Amino acid sequence: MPLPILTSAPGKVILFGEHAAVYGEPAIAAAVSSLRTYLLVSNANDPNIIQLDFLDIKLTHQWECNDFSTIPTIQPSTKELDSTLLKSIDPLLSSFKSNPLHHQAALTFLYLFFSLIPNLKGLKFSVRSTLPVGAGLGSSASICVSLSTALLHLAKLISIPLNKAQLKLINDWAFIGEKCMHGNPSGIDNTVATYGNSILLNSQSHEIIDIDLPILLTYTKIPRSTKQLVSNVRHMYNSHHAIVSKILSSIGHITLESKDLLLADASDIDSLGELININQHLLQSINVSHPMIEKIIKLTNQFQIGYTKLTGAGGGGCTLTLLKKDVDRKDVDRFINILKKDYNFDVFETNLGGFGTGVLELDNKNKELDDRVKQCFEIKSLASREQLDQILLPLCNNTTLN
Ligand SMILES: Nc1ncnc2c1ncn2[C@@H]1O[C@H](COP(=O)(O)OP(=O)(O)OP(=O)(O)O)[C@@H](O)[C@H]1O
Ligand SMILES: C[C@@](O)(CCO)CC(=O)[O-]
Ligand SMILES: [Mg+2]
Repeated sequence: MPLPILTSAPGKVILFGEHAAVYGEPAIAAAVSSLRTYLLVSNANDPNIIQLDFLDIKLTHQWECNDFSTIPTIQPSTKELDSTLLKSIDPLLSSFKSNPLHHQAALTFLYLFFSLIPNLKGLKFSVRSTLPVGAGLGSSASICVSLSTALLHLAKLISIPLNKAQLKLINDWAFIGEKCMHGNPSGIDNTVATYGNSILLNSQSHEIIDIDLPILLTYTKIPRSTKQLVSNVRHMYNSHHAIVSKILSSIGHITLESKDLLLADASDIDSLGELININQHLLQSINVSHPMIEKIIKLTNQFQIGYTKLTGAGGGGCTLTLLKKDVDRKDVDRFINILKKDYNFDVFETNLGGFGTGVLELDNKNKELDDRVKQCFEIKSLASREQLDQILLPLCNNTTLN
């Protein structure tokens, strides 16, 4: 297998249906193709180690392959997590117990590694992302899809160009990765990271829908954990089942109504905006909003520029703002300026949709490109987001990365 290989997958926004999706309700998500995770798999310096350079979370670690002798040979399955494998991985995670980000990432990596290429050695897995980590933009799913694509390619279970069956295999294994990440995912994040575009997920089947909406993304930089937020809703669901299941079902109805609107007349921004407001209020009622999310909503209404809701698991992280059709650009700029200057939030203006996952074999034919790509994963001189966008993003389209 020629190395290095580069894989990549986009982040996402959930337009409607977060949290309800975990209970089988429909949800709509769109890829944010310009915000991506990149994974470079190359030869490690030592043929008997497996090395991680997950530079965005400052996780650099290597395992001696001799330490893998206690890992059982399992029948890999994408149906559910294998508890025997999970238990046998635990001793390899002892150095990450005090850091949940590291523990989640290393557990997910090892689970997918031992499921797909348990006997390969001497590999280095380097990750860089232009997605804010843990922000609600699907960073965990994008790394799961990038890993699943690379490991399936190394296992020779997929080949480029990727066909429908192979994308499904990638998505199925990425869903297993998301289960390692936060226990009880719906699958919407990994599905949109795999296929790109915008998707409606409805009880485990998905359809691609075309969405082109003027959206602002605001990142509050307030850290939160999807695993914890999903677990909190589960607790509320168990304690107040009748009420919470009605709330989640109402969110599902909003998703379906928004789909009809998007297909009928996506220019009816105000009707979509009303659904965004109702969805946000229902999310507040299951306690996944945050005072800073409410602040952004207040400012949205004060400047009358559009409609804002949290996106992803909430609890901080990100909001999305659907801009009104005839909005005055000066009002939008004033809104953005206050968010950046007074609250130190990041604001992204980006298109929705775009490309999902793919593989690029750096075949050493183009040494200049190969060297520029490898520089993006150097520990010493950490490449900036702009450099990643300049060098790696152009490689992530259907003609190059596929
Ligand atoms: N660039 C990255 N490098 C290494 N690990 C990452 C990276 N991005 C995400 N992760 C892993 O994913 C975890 C964050 O996942 P989490 O689901 O909480 O946030 P998110 O996916 O950004 O939000 P949401 O699921 O609401 O969209 C981190 O703890 C880390 O383990
Ligand atoms: C909160 C949630 O609905 C979306 C997280 O981006 C969890 C999930 O669907 O897996
Ligand atoms: Mg996640």
